[in-house]
Amino acid sequence: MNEELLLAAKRRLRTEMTRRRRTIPEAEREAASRAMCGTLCALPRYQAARTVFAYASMPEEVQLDGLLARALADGKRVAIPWITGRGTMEAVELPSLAVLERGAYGIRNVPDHLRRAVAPEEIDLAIVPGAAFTAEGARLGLGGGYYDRYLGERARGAYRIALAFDALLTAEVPMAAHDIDVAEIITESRHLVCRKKR
Ligand SMILES: Nc1nc2c(c(=O)[nH]1)N(C=O)[C@@H](CNc1ccc(C(=O)N[C@@H](CCC(=O)O)C(=O)O)cc1)CN2
Ligand SMILES: Nc1ncnc2c1ncn2[C@@H]1O[C@H](COP(=O)(O)OP(=O)(O)OP(=O)(O)O)[C@@H](O)[C@H]1O
Repeated sequence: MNEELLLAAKRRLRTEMTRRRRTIPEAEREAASRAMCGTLCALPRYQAARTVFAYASMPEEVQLDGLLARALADGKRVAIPWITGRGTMEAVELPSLAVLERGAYGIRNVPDHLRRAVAPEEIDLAIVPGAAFTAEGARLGLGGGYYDRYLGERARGAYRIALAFDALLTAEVPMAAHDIDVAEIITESRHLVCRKKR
């Protein structure tokens, strides 16, 4: 598939899947998010991780505030994205949930005066957001290329796990060479360990 067709196919799927995740009722979203975070925290991978890169959830996403609080309480260093430019981001240390303020694209962020970068090589575990996934670990993001660049070029040693609603699993996600997959997917009902296909 050429690049243009690939991007058009991604855009189509993204529109469909972001619509789908917006329609999940809030109570269901909260329950599903709690179940996913519970599964994640039981994993040795999580328990062994010293630095965890996650994200400050937007309303339609898997709700990670509970996970962020738990990881901080577990004594881990927790980092979230800080958008630095078009398609580029850094990981910044999250000192506590209380400091978060609305930033770019309405996503909550660590305010300037508290911002401390975390070196990408130090990230043990990355919790990756996404609009759609396949059981094999292919991922469709929001279209900014932020995670593909950061995980593919900077934090290459980070182990990648996605938390996703069952409804966002799909048979196929168009993937380009630079698209980054995930090693495991946790949904509210399943834990998938993905086989490397590419
Ligand atoms: N919670 C959270 N934080 C995150 C991400 C995420 O998926 N979830 N990101 C994951 O990458 C990065 C931000 N990604 C973004 C990707 C695209 C747009 C954006 O341009 N949104 C436009 C519509 C874009 C379009 O379709 O042209 C908009 O909302 O109006 C914003 C943020 C970093 N932080
Ligand atoms: N590693 C990369 N190097 C150069 N360009 C890239 C890279 N990753 C993505 N891009 C470009 O960024 C744009 C968005 O890519 P894509 O649609 O795959 O993003 P996404 O995976 O949905 O987003 P995100 O990673 O932010 O969640 C595309 O034009 C793509 O070619």
